[in-house]
Amino acid sequence: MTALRIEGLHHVYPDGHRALDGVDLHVREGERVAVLGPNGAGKTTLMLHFAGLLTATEGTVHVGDTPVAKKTLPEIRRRVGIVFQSPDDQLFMPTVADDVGFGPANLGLRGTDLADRVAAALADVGLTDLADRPPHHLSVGQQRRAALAGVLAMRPDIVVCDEPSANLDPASRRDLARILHATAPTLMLVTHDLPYALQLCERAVILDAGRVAADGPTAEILADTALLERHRLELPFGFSLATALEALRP
Ligand SMILES: Nc1ncnc2c1ncn2[C@@H]1O[C@H](COP(=O)(O)OP(=O)(O)OP(=O)(O)O)[C@@H](O)[C@H]1O
Repeated sequence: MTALRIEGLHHVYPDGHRALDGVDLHVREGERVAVLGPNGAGKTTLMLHFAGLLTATEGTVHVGDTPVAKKTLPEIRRRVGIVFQSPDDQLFMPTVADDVGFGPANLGLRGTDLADRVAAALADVGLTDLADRPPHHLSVGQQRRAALAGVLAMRPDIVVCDEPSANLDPASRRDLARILHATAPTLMLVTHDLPYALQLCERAVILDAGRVAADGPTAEILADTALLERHRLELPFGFSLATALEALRP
């Protein structure tokens, strides 16, 4: 079953800048796909289209069988949850529990239904004990998990993460990867962190100048040094793909 189907997507910003120049992308339910590319490639613009936060200049986006359009936006925004890089874009209620419950409450959940939904999402991300804390008192890693809980509480079909590993220490990176593995039904990961893409996603897409420049198994894409160089992507100094793949083996 298709989770996400993007066909001939173009996006031109009001100032005339063409950020997407004919993107085709099909993602099956349950896939985990990393969206890689240099600065300005169009990754964020594409990600915003997944949830109907931008309107296509040309082309179509479908979530499952539902086209992203004005009248389907409430359904699309329930089905596609974005975890933004900056928690300030997402966490604004007095407590973590209020924040996680904000979306489901907007869907009409009340009472124990709402409380159960919030409790389950907090348990999924390991933040049950911090439910009553103000979000701005949490560490960056905890804030990112709180933002993910808010997305999971909507029971989305697709979780989209924008640079989820940014500013996380190694233990928090691992925790978040484990949680995303366990909870995201279909995952779209926008990142510059190539090892994280390898760890989390079996498939990777390189976007450059608003076009899909490569699409394939993450391990194969990261092994193609000429391809990476062409698109200004680099593995960290000293990173061994062979060792990383060995460590990822079940
Ligand atoms: N609101 C806007 N108005 C005009 N141009 C924009 C706007 N937002 C982004 N752009 C331009 O569109 C292009 C794609 O930007 P986008 O943020 O999607 O790239 P990106 O791949 O996410 O980059 P980064 O890795 O730096 O976050 C860039 O050239 C950018 O300058």
